[in-house]
Amino acid sequence: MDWYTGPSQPTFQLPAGAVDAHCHVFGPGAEFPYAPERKYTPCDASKHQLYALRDHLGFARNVVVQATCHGADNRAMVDALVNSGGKARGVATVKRSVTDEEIQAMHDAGVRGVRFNFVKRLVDFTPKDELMEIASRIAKWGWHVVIYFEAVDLPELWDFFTALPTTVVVDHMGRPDVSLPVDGPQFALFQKFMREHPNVWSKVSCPERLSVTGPKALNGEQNAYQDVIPFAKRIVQEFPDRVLWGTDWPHPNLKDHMPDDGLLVDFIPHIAPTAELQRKLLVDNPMRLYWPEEL
Ligand SMILES: O=C(O)c1cc(C(=O)O)oc(=O)c1
Repeated sequence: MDWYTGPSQPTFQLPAGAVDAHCHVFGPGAEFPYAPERKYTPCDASKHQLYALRDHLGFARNVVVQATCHGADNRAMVDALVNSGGKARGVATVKRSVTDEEIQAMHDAGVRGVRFNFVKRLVDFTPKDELMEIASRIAKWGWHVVIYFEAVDLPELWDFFTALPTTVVVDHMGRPDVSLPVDGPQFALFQKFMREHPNVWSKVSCPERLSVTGPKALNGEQNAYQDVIPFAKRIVQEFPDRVLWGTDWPHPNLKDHMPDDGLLVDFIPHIAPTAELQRKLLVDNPMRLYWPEEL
């Protein structure tokens, strides 16, 4: 599906300096070809379109996360960073063969992390010793590791995740099944993961992906994705200094509906109800992780 054109103006006013800490660029394919090993072919979504959305929604900065459709070819993401006027940082995907010179060049462009993806429909398996070697190497640049996985796979991945030597940022709350109770064992394990490991952060993003019963962020709906709220709110309230939020634009792989990104922004106060929580989620935390030299 193509992303939603003409997003509404959010009702919720973002705090000054807010960071969209999870978004992507796709190609354009003619300039930055998609990876041969990709599992999906997206519509093009350029840096210009991303930065226009940033301005429309009222964000000040972006964190551009390498999308799996570009594999370990980070050129489109790096191109977005270097053309952002310092307003974007990035997360790359690398292979074991990456050289120190390549890491340094990405660092100079604004990359501050690598992404390890365990969602089977998105990527082929990479051996854990290879990922651990990459994590140890990038730690020298002060980078962190972003992990994307499904909640059912957390038990099996636990030992690997808890051995990572860097800050670890979980994409989309580790994809809980929100039709299960928020107090049930599946989400309890995720909370235990964060509670016992102070280096673990979470993005409380992607209600449009996690929601089962909606309602959808479309047609002016101000109370979208009710079923996701208890999960995200719990993480924001228990770990206010280790949460991030992002639009996930242009929303790879959505099959049901494309959300109105303005209404997605209006979801934020439902999970971060106070001005202090909002400032931490949207400004303080992402600045500490991605622009610490400005603090
Ligand atoms: O759930 C997904 O399909 C998805 C895919 C990607 C990607 O392809 O990189 O990134 C995301 O954040 C989410």
